[in-house]
Amino acid sequence: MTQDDAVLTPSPDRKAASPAIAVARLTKIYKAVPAVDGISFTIRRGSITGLLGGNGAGKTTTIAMIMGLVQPTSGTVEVLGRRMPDESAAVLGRMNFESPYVDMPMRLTVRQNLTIFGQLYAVDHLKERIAELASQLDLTDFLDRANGKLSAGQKTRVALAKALINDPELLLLDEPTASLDPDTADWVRGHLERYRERRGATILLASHNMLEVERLCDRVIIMKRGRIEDDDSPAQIMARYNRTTLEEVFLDVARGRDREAVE
Ligand SMILES: Nc1ncnc2c1ncn2[C@@H]1O[C@H](COP(=O)(O)OP(=O)(O)OP(=O)(O)O)[C@@H](O)[C@H]1O
Repeated sequence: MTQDDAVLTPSPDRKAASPAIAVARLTKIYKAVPAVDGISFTIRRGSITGLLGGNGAGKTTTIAMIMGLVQPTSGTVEVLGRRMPDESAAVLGRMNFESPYVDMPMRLTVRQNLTIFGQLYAVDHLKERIAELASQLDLTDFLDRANGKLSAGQKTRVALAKALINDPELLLLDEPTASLDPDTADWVRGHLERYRERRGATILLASHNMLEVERLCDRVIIMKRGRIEDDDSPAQIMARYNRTTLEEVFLDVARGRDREAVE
């Protein structure tokens, strides 16, 4: 190999050093309306980032493009050093996704659902993995109940178990604690923090719960009408808007009060 080849060919080490997610000038246009409008950001491995924004801001579309489920109109997405969606086969097994709004088959039991997803990810020792997750997420009592007969909160915990089945390096979460009571939601947040610490995992979460974002996230990306309105640590963003909570910042952004106006 010549010196030039060595520079041009990404080595496994260079892939390992790449960010968890790199998005450049990413755009998705639905019938002439931009859902995502030229956004760029990189997310470092091992971080927890919150994706905020009002209804229709473009969060879910962004996550879907990161997953390789939606083809961008233009721009690029790289996940763990691989271009999405073209190279998704190389990384899908190392990532996972949870949204309480995506239902699993209702007639199958929780155990059957987790078994199917575990098999899709070729999880080793799947029975033991399901038992471990059931114990961690308090699912043991209803493992053999049909998914359709669970409460909303129980379904959310099952969805989280599904998202963790392959011990993912990258976890994409769309409102992970929606419909959970405050106690269970708090417990799930603790579980996610411990998971990140233990696994060194990267988490990107879309959330409307500002306290959740303040607690979990070291960085916040605020979207509005498909664009990035702000991108920084929660503390820096609150300082910039002269606010003491992210809730107040969110309202400022949603109601069009910019930083200067609130200073
Ligand atoms: N498949 C689709 N076809 C047409 N328009 C779409 C489609 N998916 C999303 N959109 C539009 O794109 C915009 C962004 O939607 P998206 O679901 O990404 O927003 P969001 O920030 O996740 O909102 P929410 O907080 O309500 O979930 C919205 O105007 C939405 O109506």
